[in-house]
Amino acid sequence: MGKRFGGAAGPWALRHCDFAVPTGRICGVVGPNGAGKSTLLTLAAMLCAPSEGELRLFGSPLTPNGGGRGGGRGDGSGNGNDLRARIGYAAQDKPLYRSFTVADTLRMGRELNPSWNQAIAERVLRLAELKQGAKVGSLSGGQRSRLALALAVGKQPELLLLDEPMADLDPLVRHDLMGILLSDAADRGATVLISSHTLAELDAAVDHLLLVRSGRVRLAGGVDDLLDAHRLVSGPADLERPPGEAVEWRVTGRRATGLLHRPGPAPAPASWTQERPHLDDLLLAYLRGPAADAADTDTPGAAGADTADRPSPVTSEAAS
Ligand SMILES: Nc1ncnc2c1ncn2[C@@H]1O[C@H](COP(=O)(O)OP(=O)(O)OP(=O)(O)O)[C@@H](O)[C@H]1O
Repeated sequence: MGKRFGGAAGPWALRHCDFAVPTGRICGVVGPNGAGKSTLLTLAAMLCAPSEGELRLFGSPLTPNGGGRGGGRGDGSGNGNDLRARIGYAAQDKPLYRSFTVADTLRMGRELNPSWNQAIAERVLRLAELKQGAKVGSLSGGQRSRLALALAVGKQPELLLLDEPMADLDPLVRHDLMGILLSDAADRGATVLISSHTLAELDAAVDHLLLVRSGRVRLAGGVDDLLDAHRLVSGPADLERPPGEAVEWRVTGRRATGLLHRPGPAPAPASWTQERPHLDDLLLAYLRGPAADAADTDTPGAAGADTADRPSPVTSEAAS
């Protein structure tokens, strides 16, 4: 799948994206500013259509006008509105009606969504101690975020798309809110895609990962599979590098350290150490390592001259 803005001559925001997120996963969407995370979530929310390739939601390919093919539900079918009814989306800029009160906004959620759960929406809001009569335009940024989240979660969607939902919340509220979101998703078997720049926040929450960089999906898969497929390696800089694909390799003085994808058996001599990385080790190495080919090039591998050390995209198939 790919997405370009500005017509056929416009730049690609996302390209050669090939991934699947299994039902019921909590999927972290990570990447630097401008990488394409919001574009990916907007596509999944059916607010725009791919410029090339195909996006499937609940197994249903979306038609160019943004709807699904066929009829029915849960079996690769459904029209666009049926599919939208199953998706909750909290956009990064939290669009809400400024002249509505908090109560008006919740009423809108209730009246537009047959599956509305008032109790969970109020649980999200109670964290903010929001007055029901307060106008949206008078709320702080963090309070608006919680109201937008209450709308998205109150809908009780099968697929919840959250674009940096916690960015302007204080740490205590982030923690409590994440607990509510995750336990609700687990209870209902819902799938969640959540983008964040706060790696520590994701570490405790996600069991699936999409790492986007320069408009390409660089890592996709289950967290455990991805961690199992990598090793943090450290040893004397003058020894030959152990086998494996170097995601990142750094020499500081006499020591070399790095992250290897698909490492060989424990490296000899014993002066090398290797260990399973933590999630933040993995993410930081992919964010710092050699850049992926930019989305705005025609073929994977076409950008830049030095491709020898560039890691290929790592997917769950590659990692398992
Ligand atoms: N509506 C649009 N029109 C033109 N270009 C766009 C549009 N939306 C996004 N882009 C471009 O697509 C690329 C990806 O943007 P996107 O917002 O998806 O990144 P992001 O990873 O969400 O960034 P951030 O972490 O800063 O929110 C950027 O180069 C951006 O300028």
